[in-house]
Amino acid sequence: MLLDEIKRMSYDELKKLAEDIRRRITEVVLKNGGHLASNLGTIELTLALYRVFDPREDAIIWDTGHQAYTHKILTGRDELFHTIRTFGGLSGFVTRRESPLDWFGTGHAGTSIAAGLGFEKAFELLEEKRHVVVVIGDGALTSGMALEALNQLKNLNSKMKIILNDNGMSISPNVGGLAYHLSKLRTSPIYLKGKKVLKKVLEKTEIGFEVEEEMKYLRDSLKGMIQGTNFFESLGLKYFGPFDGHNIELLEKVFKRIRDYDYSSVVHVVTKKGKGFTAAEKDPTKYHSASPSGKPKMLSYSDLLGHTLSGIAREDKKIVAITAAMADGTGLSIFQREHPDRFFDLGITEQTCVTFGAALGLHGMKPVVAIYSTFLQRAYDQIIHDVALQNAPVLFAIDRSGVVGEDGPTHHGLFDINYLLPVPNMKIISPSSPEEFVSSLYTILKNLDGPVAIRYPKESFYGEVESILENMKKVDLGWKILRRGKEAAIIATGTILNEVLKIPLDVTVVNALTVKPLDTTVLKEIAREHDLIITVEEAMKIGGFGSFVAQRLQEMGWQGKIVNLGVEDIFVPHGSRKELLSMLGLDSEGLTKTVLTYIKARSREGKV
Ligand SMILES: Cc1ncc(C[n+]2csc(CCOP(=O)(O)OP(=O)(O)O)c2C)c(N)n1
Ligand SMILES: CC(=O)[C@@H](O)[C@H](O)COP(=O)(O)O
Ligand SMILES: [Mg+2]
Repeated sequence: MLLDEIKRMSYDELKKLAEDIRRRITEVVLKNGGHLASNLGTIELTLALYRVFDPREDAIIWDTGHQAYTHKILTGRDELFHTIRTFGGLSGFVTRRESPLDWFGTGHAGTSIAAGLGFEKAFELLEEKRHVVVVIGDGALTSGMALEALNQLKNLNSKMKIILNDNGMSISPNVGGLAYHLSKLRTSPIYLKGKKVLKKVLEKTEIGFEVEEEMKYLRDSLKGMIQGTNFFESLGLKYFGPFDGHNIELLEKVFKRIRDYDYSSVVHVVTKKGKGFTAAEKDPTKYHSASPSGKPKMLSYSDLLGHTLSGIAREDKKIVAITAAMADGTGLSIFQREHPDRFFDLGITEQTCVTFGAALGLHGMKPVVAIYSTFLQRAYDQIIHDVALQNAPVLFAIDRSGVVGEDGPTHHGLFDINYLLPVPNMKIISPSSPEEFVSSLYTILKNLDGPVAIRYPKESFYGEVESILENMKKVDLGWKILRRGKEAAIIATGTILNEVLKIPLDVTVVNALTVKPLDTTVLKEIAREHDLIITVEEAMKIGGFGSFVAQRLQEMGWQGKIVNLGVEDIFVPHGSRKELLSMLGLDSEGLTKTVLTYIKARSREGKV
């Protein structure tokens, strides 16, 4: 395993290996897509870390897990690396399903320190001698979870080693007071002087920090003169750095030095996002989550959100837009450019974003909180307690609903219908086309008088923003019968409707633009005309739209058969959206087969 080999390598060999890995990651990611810039920044850091710590013995936790490609390559997945993010291939994130050396599965930001604390306590109670090391980015550190756990380290007598991988970037430039604090540490002339001192130290000695006097000089000067109060030290942790995160030799010495300290230490490592690939260094946001090269640039629902809100906000000065560190992904950067004073990036703080939105809404503004479906899971209590209970007018723009594709199970937006349905006051809108999406936004924002969620997928399409927006109009937020047939009625919600419309059978098709409230007028009409009703949704089946419809039909005393199609009780793996919809039987072919089976069974019973 490369893990053993790197321990025997000279620094020249290690440097060459780093370059080989860099080339390999770049080639594969440009083909498969993936988190290019973040991974190019962590190569040297990973090599140095694994010279000192060993994931076969020590719990090493990669926060968010999007920057751990070198970890994968070193831990036995070298040969499969070319399959990363493809259906059946390696995951783009850290996952226990893939390797026992992936200590803690990640995908969502900010979990690493809490998980590290848990492992540490387990080791202590089981009397196992292992180190716990966490690698966390400056962006992930802004999340509430990370900060909550950081606040517990001293309390739990932790010895955890936290490697703070600071590149000044979240997906966009990092924001907030902590980002400012880190930038002060990074850019201080004393830090630069400190770097020179370190270089001298390294020239003098094999073990580097053995020379306490210089070390003390460095530490004191950093602590007293630059930082004022050091944030980490004020929480009772020891802070070291900042260090050049691309200098393997230096990092190895630092890691050796802190390895056996019996207190928790933060090693501040400065890296360059996109390191070594000029395009990614210049535009790390674009290359944070790169699409495969050669893929034509199409329009997305996120782009439409940005353009639609921007347009409406020109007239309606009450509209404000909020993102949790996803300005680009959600399309809000388009809004930000035109209305910077009404745009808020609060870092990776989904909970804060929702509560911030609630208060804005309660005082007469029209907040649009744009968060990916999977990340909004973080803010469930805030949705209930701060928004819905107070009937606060907040529009949740829930991006990446349904199957997202290559990011896989940590990122699929398959739970939103299910977690929002039981919340009183909440309306849920699930458009089936770009045109319906923009018109729904327009209609909702005209009269936002309580919580509304609009969910839409990670789908691209050909089209012109201008022509879609030209046709934006007030719409009826209800259901529409699109087609009439005899054998069954299919009620579909969201863009999965487009698969349903391809079913070549004699069926009624209903477009359920609203998930909640149900359109009982149309439902009653369908129930009168049909004995077999099938619901289709790109969401978890248990507790979803279909169950909601079934419950209402039962309450109405309807005697027919209802079938709910959606995602069964599994975590959906990664792969292209097309492959996954086919695997789930939710593409037109799968749906046709299933619908036909039920029609035949019903006619055997002599019912249709
Ligand atoms: C809870 C949550 N919110 C948002 C995201 C989306 N996201 C993934 S990586 C990232 C930026 C992380 O920045 P940092 O930790 O500094 O890592 P870098 O990519 O800069 O190395 C964000 C916002 C996420 N994964 N989890
Ligand atoms: C690691 C992470 O959570 C994000 O980078 C996410 O992968 C972005 O997804 P999109 O590429 O769909 O914006
Ligand atoms: Mg960062």
